Amino acid sequence: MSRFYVGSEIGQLRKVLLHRPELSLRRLTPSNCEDLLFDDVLRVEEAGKEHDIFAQTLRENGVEVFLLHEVLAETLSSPEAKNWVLDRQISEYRFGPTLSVEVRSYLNGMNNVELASHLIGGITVAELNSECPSPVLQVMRETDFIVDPIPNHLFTRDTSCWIYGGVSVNPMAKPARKRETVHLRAIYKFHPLFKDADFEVYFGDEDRNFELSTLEGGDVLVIGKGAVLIGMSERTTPQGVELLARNLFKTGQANKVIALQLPKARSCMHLDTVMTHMDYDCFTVYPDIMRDDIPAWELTPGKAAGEICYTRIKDSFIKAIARTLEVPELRLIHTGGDAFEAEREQWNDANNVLTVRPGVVIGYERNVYTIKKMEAAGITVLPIPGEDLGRGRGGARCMSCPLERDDI
Ligand SMILES: NC(=O)NCCC[C@H](N)C(=O)O
Repeated sequence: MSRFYVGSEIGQLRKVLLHRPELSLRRLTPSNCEDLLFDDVLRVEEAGKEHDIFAQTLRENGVEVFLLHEVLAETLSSPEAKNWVLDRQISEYRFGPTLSVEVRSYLNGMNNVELASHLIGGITVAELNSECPSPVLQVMRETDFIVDPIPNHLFTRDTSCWIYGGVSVNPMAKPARKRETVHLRAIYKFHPLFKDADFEVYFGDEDRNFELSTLEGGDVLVIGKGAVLIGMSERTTPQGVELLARNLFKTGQANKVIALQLPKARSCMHLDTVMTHMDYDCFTVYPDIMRDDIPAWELTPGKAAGEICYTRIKDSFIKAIARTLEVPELRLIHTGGDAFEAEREQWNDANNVLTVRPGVVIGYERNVYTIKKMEAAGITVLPIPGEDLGRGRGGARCMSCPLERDDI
């Protein structure tokens, strides 16, 4: 049986889930890209080639790569899984009773590969090509989306995140990303790889409105030694952190959460856009945001079942991480160049590198100033192109969901 376990941020990476750019990205236009959380439209062929280089770099470094579109299509080959997904994605409350029947029957007519493509890539009025009398349809144009594309599936890091022996299937903060979670819930419930595997599901696997309890995997760093570092950012709320922590402690999978207060801004939408772990004692940070004095708390299990103890960190979160990792102090590699270069490179995900084993990271080659500093500190950087991939504001860490990684 397959093993799913993520013991750290930097131990040897063994299995990872990626998503190759596809139909949903072809449907990004200047008029819809902002709502879909992209800053620009991109050349999808080029982005695909860049992504292939990313996947190949991982394979060359001993990592087994799973692709979301394939895994979702395989999941949908179970009639039970297909119904489960369609019940949630094609509800009467989204489409109205008449159109929901029509859309569901259209999707039911597809094979599993096409179905996965359209669940992710969306459906236009022209594609549905229906005479259905639904009032919803009457007021739409041929190019309007009946089912919206969900291009941010590219960032597999955020929708679900593995933490030691379990996974959180995350209630996403932004409407444009909420439907992604249904796909991940289905995959972990029904796909043969996961169905009989032994792991915990900590949070998010419920049909409910999570209201203010949102959490995204880009904010979660499994720093090792039973600890988890979580950013309370534009996307992750204290409520989400508490609910996750309660189950991490209840299941005995983690014994400490360090929670950091981050600004609520797109440039640092997740913790991993301003800080990632590269070696035992070494992190890359964007110093403008990751200042020593940002408010931070330690959450630990209380004595009573379900109780959480909160301690405000008095010195600094940097020192708290060093204590947790049992190293004398952290080496911090700042985003490179002068203030202008650093801000430009942070925006282009210079800090968002993916560590494949201690001291070896994958990052966008364009971030030359930061790479130079990392290399001077003894980090090996495996460069990948990101001229098009980077336009959704995510780097190698954002575009990968580790399924298996060694402890440190
Ligand atoms: N962990 C990350 O920072 N993920 C990048 C997500 C980018 C995506 N366009 C978003 O806005 O959600």
